[in-house]
This record gives sequence, C-alpha cells and structure tokens, in this order.
Amino acid sequence: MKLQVALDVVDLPAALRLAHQVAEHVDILELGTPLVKSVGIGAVSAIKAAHPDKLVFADLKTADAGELEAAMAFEAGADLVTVMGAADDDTVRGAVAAGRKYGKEVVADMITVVEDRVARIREVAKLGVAFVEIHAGLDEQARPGYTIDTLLEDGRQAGVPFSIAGGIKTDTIAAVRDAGATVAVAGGAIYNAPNPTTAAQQLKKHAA
Ligand SMILES: O=C([C@H](O)CO)[C@H](O)[C@H](O)COP(=O)(O)O
Repeated sequence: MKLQVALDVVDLPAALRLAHQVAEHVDILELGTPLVKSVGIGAVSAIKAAHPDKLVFADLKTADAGELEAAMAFEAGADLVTVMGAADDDTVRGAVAAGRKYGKEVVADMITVVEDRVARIREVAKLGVAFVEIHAGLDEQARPGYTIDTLLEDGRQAGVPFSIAGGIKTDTIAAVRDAGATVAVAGGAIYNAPNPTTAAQQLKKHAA
C-alpha cells in the first residue's frame, strides 16, 4: 500500500517545506484542493520540480469540464488528478480522455457520495479511472461519532482498486491496509503533527 500525504496548506513555501520534511517517507505528494485554489495550478509544477522522483497528485476535485481541468493538471506536471465521483459521467469520461492523452491517471473522489456509494464506485470504475478515493471530507470528519469504518467496508465490498481518505492516523492505517486499499491518504495526521517527518515515518511503519 502506498502512502499519500495531503499537503493541505495554503501557501507555496509552506507546501514546499512540508513536502521536503516528509518526501522520504511517502510515495505520493498531494496538492490539496485549498492549496491549488490559493496558489494556482503552478503549485503543481513547483512541487514536481522539487520532487521529480515522487508521484504528484493534483486534488482538483473537478465537478465539470473534466477534460479541460485534468489537462491543466497534467500540463503542469501532475501524475494523477481527481475528478468528483459525483460528477456527470461525461465529466469523468473527459478527465479519463485527458489522462489517456498525457499518459497519466485519473482518480474519482467519492467525497459526498454516501447513499449507494458502492454502486457509484463500480460505475465510475467502469468509466476508466485508475482507482476511486473513498473519502470522508474534513466537514464530515468533524461530526460527532465519525469513524472510517464505513469507508473501509465500502472498499471491501466494491471489488475495484481504491484509496481511503478521511482522517487516517497511526492507529487506523493498518486497518486501511487490511481492507485492501491501494493508497492511504493522510493530511492532518502529518501537517498537524509536532514533527511531520516523524509522523510520516510512523504512518509508513504502521502501514507496512
Ligand atoms: O481531500 C481532502 C480534504 O477534502 C481537504 O482538501 C484531504 O486532503 C483528505 O481528506 C486527507 O486529509 P485528512 O482527512 O486530514 O487525512
């Protein structure tokens, strides 16, 4: 299972600093949606230039104009880009078409899809995405009683390649691996840690 760090900071120097602190222990560097909105698509190029040996993931969460937005990310140097799993099928198909053109991959982010999530995961998988990200966003995580258990259960049931995002920590990452995830995404557990390097190292260790 790969470890993906979500660089959910809002300025480029902070993103470059965090990437530098954790790169040794992670497989994928994710430009978080707030970072891309704040800095612009050029942030993707800057992270890729600093870490050409890492996979760079642009979390655009595209909801429309899939081909155009995915192409923007790939032109900037992204290896992977997200499209919303809740978007129109043609938006997903458009992003996938851009992926084929650039030889890069598209991930369907299932954030906000809660009802019949397994059915929608199977549908978008057939549209040609590399994998689906089964994801509880920061607002859903803030609700009382939140756990990642339903994300893991849906991953087990879906029968297609998936990643998990939703507040993964050192005490939950082994369950993510055991559920069969291809990638575990960790944001807050790393960027909020007193020592992000140690936090990433510990997550990698617990995921092994
Ligand atoms: O995609 C994310 C979220 O929607 C904010 O952009 C996060 O990067 C993702 O949820 C991973 O972060 P944590 O949940 O803090 O681990």
